[in-house]
Amino acid sequence: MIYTITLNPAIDYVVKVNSFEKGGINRSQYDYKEAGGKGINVSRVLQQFGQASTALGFVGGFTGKFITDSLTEMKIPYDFVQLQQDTRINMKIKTETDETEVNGLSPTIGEAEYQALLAKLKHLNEGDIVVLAGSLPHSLYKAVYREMVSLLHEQGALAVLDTSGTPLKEAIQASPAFIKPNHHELAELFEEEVREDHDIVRLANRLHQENGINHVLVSMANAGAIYVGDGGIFKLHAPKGKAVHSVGAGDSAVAGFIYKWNDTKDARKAATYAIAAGSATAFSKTLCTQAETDVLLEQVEVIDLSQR
Ligand SMILES: Nc1ncnc2c1ncn2[C@@H]1O[C@H](COP(=O)(O)OP(=O)(O)OP(=O)(O)O)[C@@H](O)[C@H]1O
Ligand SMILES: O=P(O)(O)OC[C@@]1(O)O[C@H](CO)[C@@H](O)[C@@H]1O
Repeated sequence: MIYTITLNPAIDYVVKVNSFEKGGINRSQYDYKEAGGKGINVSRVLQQFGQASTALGFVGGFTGKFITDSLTEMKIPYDFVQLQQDTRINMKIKTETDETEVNGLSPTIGEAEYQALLAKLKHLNEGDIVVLAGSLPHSLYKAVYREMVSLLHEQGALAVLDTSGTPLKEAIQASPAFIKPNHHELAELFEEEVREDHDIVRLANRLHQENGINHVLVSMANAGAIYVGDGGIFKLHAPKGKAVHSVGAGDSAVAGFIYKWNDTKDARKAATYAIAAGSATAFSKTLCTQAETDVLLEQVEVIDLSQR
């Protein structure tokens, strides 16, 4: 069974304006609200691929109800811990040329609520895949992902991680099976500048060799991604197209990787599907469908870097 954990979900309030005037009154051309947060997005894309998953994490208040209602409508199972405070709202302001994000403050998670989530994880076991994704609510300590990855591994479940900053630095000590930092997050992790592909390969290889992470997929937006792991070392060029809405492209890549990996246990196929899914999301108004992903699959160019 696949589970996603979103400790800090959000309603994504997407607003399209003609041009954004700082300090002025901006009126939207169109806007819409979606159940968001990285783990929830992974569940949504997996659902598009016909792959069931259960969404876990914390939700609260009227915003939390919006999220559970949306998931019910999408037929995505969930088992959240309920909070007193409201789930945050993240605003994504789009113009023709750029995207500005204002992500809301997280609600407070108490110790009892955190323990209630851990109790749910204790039921997971051998063969389960668990995706831990997104930022941490401010009230949780920075090592919670590390603690969760260790717990999951003790139970024989496979942990997938997509986060950044100190939570990532902590959690890689527990050797998650798959991580998907983007190149900025990789640079921040090692406190190094990442300019060339060989910088990425070297740092991703350290994560693979020294931290025992089986699969490291470093995404680079329109430049695609570099994969280093059990399946070798290769660069994946992203399909070309017009970026319409790139929020969730990274989550779609995570979902694409897990979906194909689960089916084939072939890292190259999984990474290729990941890039097609990420690009399909970037090219559409919301998260990708399977048909949109499949159309792009042949356009992902894979170049072997292991001999260089
Ligand atoms: N402009 C784009 N054109 C083509 N593909 C894109 C574009 N932006 C993103 N992608 C695809 O999505 C994948 C993930 O994108 P990115 O590296 O931006 O992830 P991310 O930083 O985690 O994104 P986010 O936080 O917005 O979800 C890329 O590897 C690529 O395949
Ligand atoms: O603040 P975080 O947890 O880092 O990211 C949250 C978020 O930006 O990530 C998703 C896109 O990846 C959105 O649905 C959501 O609003």
